[in-house]
Amino acid sequence: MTTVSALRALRGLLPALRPEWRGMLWSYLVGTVSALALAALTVLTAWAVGRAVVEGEPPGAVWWAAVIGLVVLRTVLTWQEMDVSHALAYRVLARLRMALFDAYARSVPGRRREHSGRAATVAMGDIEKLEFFYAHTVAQIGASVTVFLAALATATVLLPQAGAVMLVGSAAVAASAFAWARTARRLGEEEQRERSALSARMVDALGALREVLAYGLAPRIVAETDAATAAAAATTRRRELVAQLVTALRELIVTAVVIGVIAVSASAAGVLSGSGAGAALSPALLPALVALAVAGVAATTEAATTLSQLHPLVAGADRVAAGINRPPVVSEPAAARRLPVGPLGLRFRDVGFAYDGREPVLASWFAEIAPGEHVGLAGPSGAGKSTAVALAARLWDPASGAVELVGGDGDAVALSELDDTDLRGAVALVDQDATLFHGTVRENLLRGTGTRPDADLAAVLERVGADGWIGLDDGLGESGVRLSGGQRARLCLARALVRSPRVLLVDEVTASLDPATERAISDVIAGFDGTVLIASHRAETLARCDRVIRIEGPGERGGQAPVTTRMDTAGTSPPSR
Ligand SMILES: Nc1ncnc2c1ncn2[C@@H]1O[C@H](COP(=O)(O)OP(=O)(O)OP(=O)(O)O)[C@@H](O)[C@H]1O
Repeated sequence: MTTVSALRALRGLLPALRPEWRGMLWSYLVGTVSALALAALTVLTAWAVGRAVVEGEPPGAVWWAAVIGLVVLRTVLTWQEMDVSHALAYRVLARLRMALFDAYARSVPGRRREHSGRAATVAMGDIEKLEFFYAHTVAQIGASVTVFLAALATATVLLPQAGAVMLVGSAAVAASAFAWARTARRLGEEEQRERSALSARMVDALGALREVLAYGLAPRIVAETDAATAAAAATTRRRELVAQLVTALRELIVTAVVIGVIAVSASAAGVLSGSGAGAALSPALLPALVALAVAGVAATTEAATTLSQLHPLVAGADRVAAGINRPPVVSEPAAARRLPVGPLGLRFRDVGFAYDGREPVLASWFAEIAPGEHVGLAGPSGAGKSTAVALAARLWDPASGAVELVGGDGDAVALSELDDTDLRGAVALVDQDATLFHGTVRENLLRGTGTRPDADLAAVLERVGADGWIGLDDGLGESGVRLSGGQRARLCLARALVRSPRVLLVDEVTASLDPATERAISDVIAGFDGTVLIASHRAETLARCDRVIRIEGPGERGGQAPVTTRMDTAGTSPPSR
């Protein structure tokens, strides 16, 4: 992979970081001025030495003032540089994390619960490496390039031939850095493979120690391990040797540049030709010119080495860019409509839906839940109950038809026409998995609701029967792992109720609960003063509803595209809540 393609991959993330352009520019400016100050100090010192030796003149007050000024500037900027780049790193990290989270939240994998903890860990690791790149490395490369150009321009003004020597030297240094990078990568990978194989062999042998001893394999394993160690050490030596050769080559090039600058200066002054004509450069300036050339070549070395080491970042940048650019499955309306006031009903109007590339789950499906009605959703496994609930929570949009919220006066608004905040304020979902967040009970209850007095939160805990075993300040551990399924379900229900929704969607939350907990949870749902749609297999849960809508299972559809007509919604149970 070339450096160009590496840069292209890294450039792909810039749109997500556009709001940070001022910080990046500032970080570049601070780094560049600091690097230029250092180069200027070196050149000024060399100039003063040249002048003192050749012309016998010590540096004057202006020189001292300039040097002291540069030292102070450099000190301040070094301290600033740390501050600026750390603050930028923090913001870059946050931006990339948020962009990735946002993309996942709006795209298919998040809604399918497809992203595993492992994928999330890889993505977060990638983002941390990229954070360093954007916050530190970009500015460093920019500063090196600027120092090189400034040194080249100054050297060319002083003596064009010296500028040419510096240009050739820099090109040679950059070429050697790129050539070495490929070899280094290959040897590094080889070394890594050999060391991993060695570790795996040791772990295997230790894991099977009884067999190793019983079969008398110990001497063989020691011999094999010795051979593998020697092979890994030989690769390490080869890599170190190449590194030393490259360093030696770089020093040789720098020496050649120094000699070249002296030679062209002497030639310009006519020393080499013996003509003594055209003293183009005062000998007092020679040390300054040499210092300039060395500073320029050093800056090239730094930039080329960093650029040639970008490859490990590229795969990460590609992964993060692919994550950030996932297409959303729901989009915000251009002009959002307002929600009807008062109690809300729910209508699935001729809804068609299929998970991508699969058989339709719902086709022209109609169901209506009146404001304040409690309706159960029944049907065999795979019929589409969870899908219907997910559509009502707008985790997906239907492919055809619409899911609507209907006001008491019949005024209907499709979920896709609503502002997301309005929708989330009106409709709450208690999901099958009953997932809680890391943090305290209070933090979980307040997710997405702003602030509420503790007394209100405590009242909701009491309502779901959780007040006896948990308090608002208690921590839940990661995803509420310290709780039983029933306890998690109660807290998830409490979290939904705290939002005071007008429509409560419940997906199979009682599925794996004991009868007593199921009853307790069903009691709370039955007492909810609003519209309820609850998907469940449990007869007792469904019996508490005003009405039950049944969705046919795939086996009941006779291989046809599943169509549920208005008639299907008529199957009811007597209200018993
Ligand atoms: N994220 C998804 N991606 C692809 N197919 C899915 C997805 N979720 C569900 N399905 C498929 O859609 C169909 C309906 O699934 P759904 O979960 O809605 O049924 P259900 O009635 O709730 O089933 P259960 O009672 O077992 O929870 C099934 O065939 C299922 O395999």
